[in-house]
This record gives sequence, C-alpha cells and structure tokens, in this order.
Amino acid sequence: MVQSRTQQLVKMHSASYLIYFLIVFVGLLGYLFRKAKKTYNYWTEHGVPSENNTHLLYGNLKESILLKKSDAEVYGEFYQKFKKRGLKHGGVYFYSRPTWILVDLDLIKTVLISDFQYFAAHNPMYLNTIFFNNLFHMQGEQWKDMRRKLAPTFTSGKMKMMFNILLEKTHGLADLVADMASTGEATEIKELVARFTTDVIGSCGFGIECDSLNDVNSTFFQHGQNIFKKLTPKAAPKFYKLILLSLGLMKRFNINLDETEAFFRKLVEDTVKYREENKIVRKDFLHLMIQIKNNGTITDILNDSDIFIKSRDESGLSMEEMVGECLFFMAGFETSSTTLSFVFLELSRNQSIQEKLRKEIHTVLEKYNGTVSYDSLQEMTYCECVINETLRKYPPLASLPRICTKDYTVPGSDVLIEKNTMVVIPLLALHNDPDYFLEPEKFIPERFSAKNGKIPFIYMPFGEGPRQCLGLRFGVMQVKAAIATLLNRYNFTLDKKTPYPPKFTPGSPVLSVEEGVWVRATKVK
Ligand code: HEM
Repeated sequence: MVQSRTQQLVKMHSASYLIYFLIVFVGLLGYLFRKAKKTYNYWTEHGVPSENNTHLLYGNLKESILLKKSDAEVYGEFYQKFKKRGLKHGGVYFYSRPTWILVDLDLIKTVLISDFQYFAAHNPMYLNTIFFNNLFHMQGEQWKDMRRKLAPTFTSGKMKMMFNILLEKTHGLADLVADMASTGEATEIKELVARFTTDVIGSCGFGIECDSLNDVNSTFFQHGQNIFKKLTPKAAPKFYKLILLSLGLMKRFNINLDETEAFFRKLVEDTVKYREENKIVRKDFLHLMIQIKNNGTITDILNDSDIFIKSRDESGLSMEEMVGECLFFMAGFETSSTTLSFVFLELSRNQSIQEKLRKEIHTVLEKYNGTVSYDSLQEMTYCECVINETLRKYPPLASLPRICTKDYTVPGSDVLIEKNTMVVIPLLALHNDPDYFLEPEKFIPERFSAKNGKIPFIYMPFGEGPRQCLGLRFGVMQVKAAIATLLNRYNFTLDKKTPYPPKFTPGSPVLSVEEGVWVRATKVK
C-alpha cells in the first residue's frame, strides 16, 4: 500500500516535470522562432534585396555549414542570383549574421578604395590565440602602424636579398620529384609542394632548417599542417551548437592549438635570443623583424650587425607581435602551395601549354648558364601568364572579406549598412563570370598577355586597396621559382585519380582540391 502511494507520487512528479519541460521547450521554440523572424527580417528592413530561402538555424549558408560545398561556391551562387535579378548587391545570412554581398564593379571599387575608411577591416576571427594576432586580423590604428612597419620587408630589394635561401629549397623539391620520376608512381603534388613552401617559411621566416622536404614527420611541418587541419572542420556543427550559433550566443570557432602555439612561440623566442646574443646575421624576414624591434623601422644600414644596437627605448615590435607575424607567414605559404598545386593540375591536363612554358624556361635559362636566378625569373613572362590564369580560375582566398567599420550609406541610395556587418566580395564568382572572361572554364594563359592585361576590380587574387596582400611579391617569386626548376627537367601528366573539374574542400579557409592533385613525372630529354 505504502509502496503504491510512493509510486503514485513518483508518477505525479514525473508528469509535472514533463509538463514543465514541455512548457520550457515550447517557450524556447517560440522565442527562437520570434527571434529568428526578427533577425531574418534585417535586410528587408534595411531596404537591401535578399535571398528568400532562409533556414531557421543556418541562415542562407546551409550547404557550406553542412560541409557540402565550399563557402566560395555558395557565395558565388548568390552572386549569380543577384546579378540575374539585375541587382548591384544583396543580403544573405551566415547563421543569423547579416552578410552583404557585392555584385556591381563600381560598388566593389568604392568599398575597396574610395570608401575604404568604412571597410577598413578583414572579417575578424574571434579566437583568442596568437595565430590571429597578425596584420591580416588587425584593425584601426594597430593595423596601420603594423602595416607601415612591415611593408618595407616585402620590397623587391628585400625579395632579391632572400632569393638564394628560397632557391636552395627548390633543389630539395627537385630531388623529391626525381624520386617520383624514377618510380613512375602517381604522387599527390599538394603535399609535396606544401613541404617545399614550409621549408621556405621555416628558413626565410623563422630562420631555421626544418627539413620538411626530407622528413614529412618533422615537428615543424606537422605543427604547420596542424594549424590548417584544425581550421578545416571535418564535420558539421552539432545541433545544440547550431542553436547557440544562430542565437548569436557562441563564437564561430573553438579550436585548441595550445601545443602548436607553444612550439612556435618557443622557436621564435629562442632564435631571436640566439641571434641577438651571438650577433648572427642571416638575410631573412626574422632579421628584418629584429631590426624593426630594435630600431622601430627598416633602414638601409651599412653594417648588418648594427641591427642589434637598440636605437630607441620602446620596442618597435614586441616578441608577441613577432611570433604572430611569423605564424601568419605560414598562412601566406599555404596560399602559395595551393597555387602551385592548381598550376600542376592545369599544366598536367594541358600538355601544349606545359610544352610552351617549358620552351620559354629553356630559352631564358640558356642565357643564364642553365641556372634559375632572380633575374632569369623576371624574364619568364609566359610563366607569369600561367600563374595569373591559375589564380583566376582558382583564387586561393576565394571570397574577399571585409567588415563595415562605421555606419555607411550606399552611394546613390538611402540604404544603410550598419557597423559590424560582414561584407563579401565573391572572388571565385567574379573570376569565373563569362561576362568578364570568355569561356571561363578554359585554361587560357594568353588572357594575361601584355596586350590583354588584367581587368581591375574583377581580377584580384591578391585583393585590392590598402589591405592588398603584402606578400604578393614573395608568393609569386616562390611559385615561379618552383615551376621553373621543375618544368626545366620534368614533364607532368595527370593521374586519373584526380577528378576534373576539381571538387573544392568544404570548410577549408583556402581553396583546395578535396581528393588531392595526383600527377606523374617523367624526365625531359
Ligand atoms: C599566391 C600566394 C598568395 C595569395 C593568392 C595571397 C592572397 C591574399 C589575399 C587575397 C589577401 C587579402 C587582401 C585583401 O583583403 O584585399 C592577402 C592578405 C595578406 N597576405 Fe597574402 N597571398 C599570398 C601569399 C602571401 C605570402 C607568401 C605572404 C607572406 C609572406 C602573405 C602575406 C599577407 C599578409 C600579411 C596579408 C594581410 C594584409 C593586410 O591585411 O594588410 N601572402 N593575401
């Protein structure tokens, strides 16, 4: 009797808990629904034409959030839809976050150049790690000051100064391709060139020999790869995360890079200390950064070891800033290896273009005793066309990001773009728009011959305006050096494992081929 009374009480409590739970659940759903309705009315309220198909949790980027397509492809689809509707711009929602997509070229130019002061920042990452403490992610006065300090490290004179360090690494790359040619096996070229660009950054940026080309398990290479692996999600976010994200209660990323961060921090600190204590001069980025640290700026000095004499009390570059910048160079090198992998994808498919390029390389190198040098690369104009055409079809940073940094009225209208709105310039779509590039799916390097030139504000693989890529010269130099070294001696063909057209990896911060680029190499006579 007592027991059944207890049972009755338990049942009553369970029923009332269930009712409470249902009330809370329905209340939460109602709140979510009302909030979503208000949120997703944002663009209509601001008079900006928007995309109709808005999902309660994902906004308009469902396919990219669920890792079915890359962000760049999804933004590209919106670009095409808005353009077909005759619109100059349009609004979408990334989760619940209003995102403004630009279509019209004059508007793009205005945002990037004339009204830059309203769009002076890149899309900020929320991670509180040193990986995001760099020029790309800085804003306001901090960005201006850092850009002014770092810009002199990327002049053509400084590129020439570092060229020999870079050239040495191309020899290691050529050795690996020699092995590839001797076995005749298909090899994934992105991994190979990533080892090359990692050795270049190790040597030019961090001032160490990390030997990724010989040892794929080298700690430096593995930590470097770790950054990009962690930034490329392998699975779509869990349901509860989606709710928190769509309510704006959670930041986008939550990754743990503590170990990798500690590794690179120690590396930079130890190297700087060693160089300062032993007055070691090495012609690389770190050397230039030590000069900024001690002298506040880069000046031409007679004696290289004078950079160790402090000419001011306040440090021109803190150790934390040095580590942050070195680490961002890593990202710069990822864009270069991506470019190289697409170069080899297209050259392997287009044998006549590869042959024409090889002819140019042989002709130029004949004048330079068969050696690749800084000056010989300047004469390889067709090589430059091949790189430009690759960057057209496959811009590594395939959507240019901006953030509206103060309320902005779109010229000729009363549309207000509010501070903190995300802005996207859909580069992949612009570069593949048939209105601007005839038969855009075809790989035609001649589009960039001297008489054709580049179309401003449509073709912008390095971005445009005051935030344009600072490492442009370095990126092109290392891509060109690798192409000239390898094509001089080897012919490349595409293995059937490589799908074409390539499928881009969803979630990847840089455009890349999901299945990899598999090629075979044979020695040329
Ligand atoms: C082919 C190779 C590369 C490509 C396609 C590329 C592309 C880009 C793009 C599109 C941007 C954004 C520009 C904008 O928002 O207008 C950028 C920014 C930047 N890149 Fe590169 N990049 C490459 C190589 C490099 C290298 C090798 C380095 C460094 C060694 C580098 C350093 C930077 C820096 C520091 C910024 C930030 C500039 C700022 O915000 O002021 N890049 N890059």
